[in-house]
Amino acid sequence: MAFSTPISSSYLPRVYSQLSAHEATSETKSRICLSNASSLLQRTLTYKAGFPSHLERRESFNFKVSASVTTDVSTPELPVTPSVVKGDTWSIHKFGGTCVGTSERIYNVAKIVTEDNSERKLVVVSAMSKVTDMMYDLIEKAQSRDDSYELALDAVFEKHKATALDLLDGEELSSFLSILSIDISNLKAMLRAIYIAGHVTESFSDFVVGHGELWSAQILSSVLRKGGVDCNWMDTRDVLIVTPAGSNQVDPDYTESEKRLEKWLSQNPSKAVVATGFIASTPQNIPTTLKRDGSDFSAAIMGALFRARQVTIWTDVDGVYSADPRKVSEAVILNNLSYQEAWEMSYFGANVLHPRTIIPVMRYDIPIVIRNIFNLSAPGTKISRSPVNEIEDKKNLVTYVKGFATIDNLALVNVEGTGMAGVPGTASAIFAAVKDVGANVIMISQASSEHSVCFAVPEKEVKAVAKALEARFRQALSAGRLSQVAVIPNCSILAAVGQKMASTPGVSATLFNALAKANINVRAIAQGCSEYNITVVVKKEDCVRALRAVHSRFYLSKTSIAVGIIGPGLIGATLLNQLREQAAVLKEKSNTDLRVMGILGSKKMLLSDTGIDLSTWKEVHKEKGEKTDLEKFVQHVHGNHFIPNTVIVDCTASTDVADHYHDWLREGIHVITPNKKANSGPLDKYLKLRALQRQSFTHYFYEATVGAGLPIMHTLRDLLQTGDKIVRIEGIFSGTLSYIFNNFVDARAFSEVVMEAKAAGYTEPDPRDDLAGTDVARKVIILARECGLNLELSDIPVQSLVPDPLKGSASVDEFLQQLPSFDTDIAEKQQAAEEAGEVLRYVGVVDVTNQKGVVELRRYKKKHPFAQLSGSDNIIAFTTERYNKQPLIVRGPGAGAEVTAGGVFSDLLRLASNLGAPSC
Ligand SMILES: NC(=O)C1=CN([C@@H]2O[C@H](COP(=O)(O)OP(=O)(O)OC[C@H]3O[C@@H](n4cnc5c(N)ncnc54)[C@H](OP(=O)(O)O)[C@@H]3O)[C@@H](O)[C@H]2O)C=CC1
Ligand SMILES: N[C@@H](CC=O)C(=O)O
Ligand code: NA
Repeated sequence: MAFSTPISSSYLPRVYSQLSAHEATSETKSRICLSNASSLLQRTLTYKAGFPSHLERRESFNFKVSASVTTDVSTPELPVTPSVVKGDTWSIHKFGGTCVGTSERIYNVAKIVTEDNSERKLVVVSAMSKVTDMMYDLIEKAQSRDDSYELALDAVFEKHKATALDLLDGEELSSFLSILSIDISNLKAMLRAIYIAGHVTESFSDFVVGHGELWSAQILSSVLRKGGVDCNWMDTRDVLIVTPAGSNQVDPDYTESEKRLEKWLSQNPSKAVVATGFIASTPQNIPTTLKRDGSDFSAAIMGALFRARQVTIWTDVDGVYSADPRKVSEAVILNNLSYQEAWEMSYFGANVLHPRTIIPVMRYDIPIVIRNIFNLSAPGTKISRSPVNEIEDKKNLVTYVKGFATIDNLALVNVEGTGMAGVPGTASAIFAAVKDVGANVIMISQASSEHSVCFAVPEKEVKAVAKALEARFRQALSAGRLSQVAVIPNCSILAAVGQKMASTPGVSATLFNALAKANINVRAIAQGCSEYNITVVVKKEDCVRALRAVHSRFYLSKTSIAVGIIGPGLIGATLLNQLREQAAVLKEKSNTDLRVMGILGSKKMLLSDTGIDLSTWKEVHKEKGEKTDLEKFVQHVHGNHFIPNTVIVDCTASTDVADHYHDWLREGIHVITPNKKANSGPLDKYLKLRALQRQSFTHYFYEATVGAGLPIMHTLRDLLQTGDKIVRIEGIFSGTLSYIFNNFVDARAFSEVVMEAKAAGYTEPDPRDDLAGTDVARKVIILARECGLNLELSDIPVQSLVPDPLKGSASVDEFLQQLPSFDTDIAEKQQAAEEAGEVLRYVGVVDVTNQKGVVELRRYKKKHPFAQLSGSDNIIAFTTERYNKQPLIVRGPGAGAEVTAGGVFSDLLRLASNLGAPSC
């Protein structure tokens, strides 16, 4: 296994120039595609034919020979087992600043160390929290000749004195206080010198800053001794030797460090050692530091030097999460990670370890465990060579992707032109120009057509990069060999990390599928041959949603949908009840999480960041609801939370609300509705809406618009999609009118039966829509358009049952009050039919063959199927090419709260299954 550290941009031109040197001499055309996953831990170049043998090992690169070339940067060899520690079993603990931030916490650390039963223990400590910053501040103040550095130094003294007074007594206390006083007076002298010079050297600064660790190590070791542990403290500057390795990095000199360690241990034998983290010395014995995350690195180096049993990094989180928990609330702690996985995750800002921390322990297969000092019951995350996969036996894709991470504030640069294809040296020239401006290349992608190379750099560096490329390729651009150097700003990277992705077909497909379903556009893709990481570039504003979508798809296998309900009237409220009753079952049985994030009525709305409690929503909406604001509502449901998919369920009968569907679908918001207005409104709007729906991955479902919960749309779509040809659809489409004519018998008053239908919840919010035939006409139009007929509502002749004098009634109440005066008109029609042995039925017809529709009151013989209905039954007969002798008939209750809400609910489940929920 080759050791790798992140490859900085300056390596790229060297890799590419070696390749182009080969290309210039090679007979085979060698460059097809290049790609590096954004972690910079690996770069892969794929060749069409031939392999440049001179690349097998050059300078610091270690190329693997296969169908591809992998470059890793080698680290120095580690020494063989040191004699002094041979046979001893050391365990290493590292405690960061927060772990030793107060007297109480230091005491707690001592307890943890004491309770570790290992034969020998080495404890690496950071400075008490905030002390390192205080020390840097002292230097800053002295350097800028700010006299307050003296007071600031007093504060440092007081902090450590107070801690020692809390924890120590007797000889241990006086000895520490005397050392502390000497250190402080030395520091005073040094800071005075810095003050006078108005300047500080790096070694002076490192010397001053390192005191925080010296004091915390001494205090902890005294506390351990006080508790009966045989313990010494180690100033790691006496042991750990490092050499600068450029760009704020150092390389440990293991051979020299080991020699010094042997000497130190022979002079200071003890069962436990408390060592200072972060600080070290140069080969010339000048104090230095291990730079960023130095204490973790110290612990890892010590782990390697001691061939430790285990290195435990104590921190304030339960372990490594499957994604940033601030962005994905369902992120879970990973019990196990391989070194490579931890490495990749850490690159993407996961709260793991700096990659260089892993290198020393990886060599000797020493596991690192990350644990939470504030939650000892959490087992933490174990990082080792071949982790036992906790979910392996589930045999699903979860096994192969461990976690997800993101990097923001990037820009993509796309260098494009037909003149690039087959021209050796182009990549080398591009990255040489990037290197010249010191920009860091985070990800690279080139399609094998070779017409463009695209790469990501930090946003702040992109201007300089574009300028450098334009200058470098000025001639090619003006000659047209390159068509453009384009910058795509505001991008983010999303990476999926997992060691087993390599050997598993379908991982990328699942990833991209989840992104497509969340309506996320992918701008660029990179995946190295090792496949530890698949990287995609997306727009910054889509990044968190993308992260949630892929996380829930892979890791949780849960389809989470944020639901916004508009119109909590009869149907809306019934749907909310059904959701409440079914939510737990759906979560458990089909891994589907339908979370209602907002409820909006015409006057008030209720919003929640985590999901509305559906057992109390009505009271809370009424009492605590805020003023309705549709835009804010939609933004809230779609934006500010942790669920990747959004659906708006429109349970109003409003045209204004329906007019928003197009915009919502365009924004990636799914729409479900029993409201007929959009599909029966102006034809051009309808066609635009359906065209958008067909083009996008966003869903628009409206089963309950015809026949309420009856599977009418579903049946029709199945017939059409399987290639059947619809000849005619006819039936009783109105639950209200069906109920009325089924019950308008035995000399009952027509108006009385209308009131019953309204009370039963069958009518439209305005029952005149039912009686006037408008509701049926809308259903006829919806079905006709579904069959491909381009009809407007006004194309349908409709026989209204609203008496002419009432057509201008001001309100529903006024209309209902006046209706009884017209009971005799309709009673006469009913009587005439009765006398002929017939019944009245209000029917709708879609005549596909002749491209027209009609809505009217007809008479049917009592034996006719339409005469056999009861309650609010709808009956719809599809005559098709396949069903031409006997029509396909769907019959059942076609109105009412429960069945309609049930139809809407089934659309929600259809959406969930389209978004990846398992079928039941
Ligand atoms: N009843 C049935 O059997 C069937 C009904 N449908 C359809 O279901 C839909 C709902 O019907 P139903 O529940 O009976 O009607 P309701 O009148 O009981 O409920 C309508 C709801 O919509 C709200 N609302 C109206 N306009 C707006 C607006 N502009 N913005 C926000 N909210 C608004 C109302 O709020 P507020 O109360 O504050 O005014 C009310 O909560 C209709 O489209 C109907 O055609 C479909 C099939 C069957
Ligand atoms: N008012 C409608 C309700 C369903 O669309 C009806 O009566 O059918
Ligand atoms: Na239906």
